[in-house]
Amino acid sequence: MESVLLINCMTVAAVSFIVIAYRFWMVKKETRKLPSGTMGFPLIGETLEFMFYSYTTHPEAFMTKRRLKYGKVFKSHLFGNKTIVSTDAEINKFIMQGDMTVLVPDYPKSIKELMGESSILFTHGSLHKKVHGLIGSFLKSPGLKSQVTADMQHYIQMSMSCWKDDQIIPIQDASKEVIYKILVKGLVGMEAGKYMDLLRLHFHQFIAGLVSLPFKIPGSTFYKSLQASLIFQPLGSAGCSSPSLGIYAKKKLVQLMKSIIGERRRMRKNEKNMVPSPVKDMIDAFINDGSDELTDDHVVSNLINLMIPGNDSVPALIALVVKNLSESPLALRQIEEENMQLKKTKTDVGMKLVWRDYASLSFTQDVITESLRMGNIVTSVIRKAMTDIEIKGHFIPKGWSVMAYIRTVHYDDDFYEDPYKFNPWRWQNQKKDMGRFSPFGGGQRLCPGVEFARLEASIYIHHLITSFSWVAQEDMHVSWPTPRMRKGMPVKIKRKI
Ligand code: HEM
Repeated sequence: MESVLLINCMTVAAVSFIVIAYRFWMVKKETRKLPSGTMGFPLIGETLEFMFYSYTTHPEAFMTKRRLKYGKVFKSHLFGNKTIVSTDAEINKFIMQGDMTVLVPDYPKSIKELMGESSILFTHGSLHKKVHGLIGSFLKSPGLKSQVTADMQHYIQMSMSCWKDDQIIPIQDASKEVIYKILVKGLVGMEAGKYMDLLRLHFHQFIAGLVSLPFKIPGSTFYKSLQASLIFQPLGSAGCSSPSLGIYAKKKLVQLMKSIIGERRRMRKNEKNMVPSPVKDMIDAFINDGSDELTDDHVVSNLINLMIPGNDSVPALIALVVKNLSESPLALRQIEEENMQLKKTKTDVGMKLVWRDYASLSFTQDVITESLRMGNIVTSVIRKAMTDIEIKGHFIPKGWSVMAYIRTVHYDDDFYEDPYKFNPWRWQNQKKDMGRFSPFGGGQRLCPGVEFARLEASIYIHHLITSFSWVAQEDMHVSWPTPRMRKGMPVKIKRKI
């Protein structure tokens, strides 16, 4: 009896020792060179405070508070993940350019669940390289730029021809109408019509849910978005016993996309010994790849994924430009002169503007660049450390998230004099260093839509500025749930004679 008791005591003591030693070692390991910071409340960490600031006009205040206390790199707990936050230009550059097998994309679970594993955001290695390359070359192709320029001019004229003097126009929403049509045509070759409208209806909830917290509470934004996203799965696997009419309609849309893809594949097969027809849209670009690596499901999923950044980001940029110009009469006058000059030399003598004309508007481009710096349509990029790493003396344990917070760098007075002042002239003959200026990210995941987005914004701004003067109504820029002007950037317009 005594020996049993002794063995028990010894076992308990040994296990306790191992547990204590292990915990001590773990704590020691994790705190070895971990940046300072606080992890907030259990489970939710500092997420609520982060979100609170994201609803304000100064979301970077969350970072500023900690940066002052702990330095440019600190630890936190955000969206369910232990996170190292960097507001340091050099470290951000390293995170964006670093080894893609060590630092892989990491988004809140809610986003992963909604977008699906086959999204370009979650693919790595050779498949990512292929998809990124195909998207990038198509979006940069002169053929697409010419098509976008011609179509945008047409749609903008249609839209603006209805505007009446003294009418209040929410520029963000008005431009979204145009951008959406351009995008869907560019991606799937679909002209405006009921399917386009139907797809749009569901996107509203879908996008709102992308950045919401992963609470699957019926009625919550995330839950509704998840319901909407079920249509992106192959038919029959949605796992929804009584899909709503909307979900059913969206399934039809995916079906339609698949039938377009099928038709294109058949066409390409028939063209085997003929000169292939030119690439018309993103579907063509994907299926012309010639390999079997990209299945129809891959193509559909990536097309829909492309609609998400394509749909919201450019209207947000246009609205930011309008806001900034409204607050800077000098810049407004200069951009007006530049665009009027172009109009006079080309349109007024019956010549059509081509995409290179818009790219040649140097002050307009500087206004867009400065609006990107201040607006920060994407505030951060997030990666996950696949192994223990050290960056500039900061230890990042395996499994932790790493957030490169871009916005704070864009407002860093070490790099930008008077950073809260809209000053497009600062970009004249100025080289754009990737760590200090990265509204489109960088490295292998650099936004493939960078030129496309700038072109669309330039075209819209040209037509707005050369046809109308305006008085801006009060509005504010917010970053949550999507970056946008809260009221859609309303302006009271007057047609120029
Ligand atoms: C003002 C407009 C835009 C901004 C500020 C922007 C910003 C960004 C940023 C910062 C990233 C990098 C994310 C990361 O590193 O994890 C990114 C990626 C991406 N963007 Fe954009 N974007 C814009 C417009 C567009 C447009 C118009 C499209 C397509 C039509 C697009 C398609 C993509 C895609 C597919 C990726 C993922 C790239 C990858 O993971 O390899 N973006 N964007």
